[in-house]
Amino acid sequence: MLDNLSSSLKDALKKLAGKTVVDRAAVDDLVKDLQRALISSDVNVKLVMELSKAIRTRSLEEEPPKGMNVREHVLRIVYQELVRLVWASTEVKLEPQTILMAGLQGSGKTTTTAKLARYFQKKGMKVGVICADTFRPGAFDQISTLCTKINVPCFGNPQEKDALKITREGLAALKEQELIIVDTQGRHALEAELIKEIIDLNVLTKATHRWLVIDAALGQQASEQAKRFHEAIGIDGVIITKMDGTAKGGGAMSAVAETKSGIAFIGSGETIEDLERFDPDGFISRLLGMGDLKALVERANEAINPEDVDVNAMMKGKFTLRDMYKQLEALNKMGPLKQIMGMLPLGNMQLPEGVYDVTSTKMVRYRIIMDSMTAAELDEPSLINSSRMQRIAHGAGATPDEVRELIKYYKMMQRTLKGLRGGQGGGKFNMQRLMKRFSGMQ
Ligand SMILES: Nc1nc2c(ncn2[C@@H]2O[C@H](COP(=O)(O)OP(=O)(O)OP(=O)(O)O)[C@@H](O)[C@H]2O)c(=O)[nH]1
Repeated sequence: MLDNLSSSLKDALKKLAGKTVVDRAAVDDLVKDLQRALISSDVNVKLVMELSKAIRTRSLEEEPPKGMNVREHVLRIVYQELVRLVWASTEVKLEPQTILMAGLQGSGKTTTTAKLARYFQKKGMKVGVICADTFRPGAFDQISTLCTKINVPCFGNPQEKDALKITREGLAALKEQELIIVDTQGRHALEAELIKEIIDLNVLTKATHRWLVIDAALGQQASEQAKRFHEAIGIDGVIITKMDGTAKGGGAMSAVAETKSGIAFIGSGETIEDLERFDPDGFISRLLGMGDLKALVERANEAINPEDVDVNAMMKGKFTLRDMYKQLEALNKMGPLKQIMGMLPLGNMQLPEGVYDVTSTKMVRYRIIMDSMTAAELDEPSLINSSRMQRIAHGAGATPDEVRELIKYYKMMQRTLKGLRGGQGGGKFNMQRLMKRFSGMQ
């Protein structure tokens, strides 16, 4: 699958290895390689352009998370953007529902219907299947044989040509079942009649989900199919079949983007058990031919733990030296302070230059000095008069000037926060959102 993608991406990433800053030329090269690989893997051109724009902008504008080199930074962005593309909220709930299956003939729709029945049955649900495929001779036999094997009731009538009639009767016959899956007719192409029928079936069944079954081997036509079905009934999930084969899968990715849905399941073989819930991490890692991507992303997230920052304390006015240290520590993990402050809605408010001046070496010094303070001093820094300052400096092996500097910094931060609280900057300050944005995981 997407073989080209994996090898050309690796080559492109090699160009970034050893670099200390993300340079435009290297990112452009990478994006070009990526575009070529995606397009030759049948991913829709428009989609490729959107994807590459996002990767280019983020790679150049976002600061690499602490401890992550340039190559990892860019790779993480490529990964996140690809995951974002295929992984929308295709939640699969174990509650009463009706699922309408859409897809062209040969996509694997009938087989997948049975696989889904099995999947939900194994989860403890009472499942029933309706065969509304009145077009393909043998469709009913095929699905009812599969259903018999797993002991799932299957309603259909090979003599009846009216799919709506069958479905209406089926819904009544299977009313004891909690979950009903309706297999619809496929045909070879998107005919107006097929579309009309599925619209009517959607209305009749009041389907909870409308899942589109797409063969992993399908190329550029996947986009078109997805678009038509989506316009007709609003596809809210895609199932890619035959992922066990050698297919590229790029077409299916385009289908997902077209329906703005996500991949719900993956078919990975011919037996009824061969259906897997889609795992975006595994999928993209396989797609790119690199195994450690999830770990990479997790590493970045670990560095940024919103819990570390007590937004409430910060905004409510209680801001002690301890709080300051915690904030600094958390912010420092996120990248240069200046950049973070630049993202705050400060409006025209000028921040003192010194706010940005806390390096990690200084933080270590601050920590040592703070360790020499009493609990009362940490909570109430205004207690620190000059004799206390002498004592603290002595205990920390620092000069009184260093202690003074720390207190000065604390006061400056406190004033800055008061300014923020006063709303001088306008707009809402949301640290969590800011952090999320910074970690690129919106
Ligand atoms: N290897 C493999 N084969 C699959 C998978 N899913 C379906 N198939 C095979 O694909 C072929 C077509 O599947 P069907 O379910 O009959 O096709 P369909 O889309 O329902 O066709 P219509 O009922 O005419 O719409 C069958 O031979 C299936 O066994 C899969 O995940 N892996």
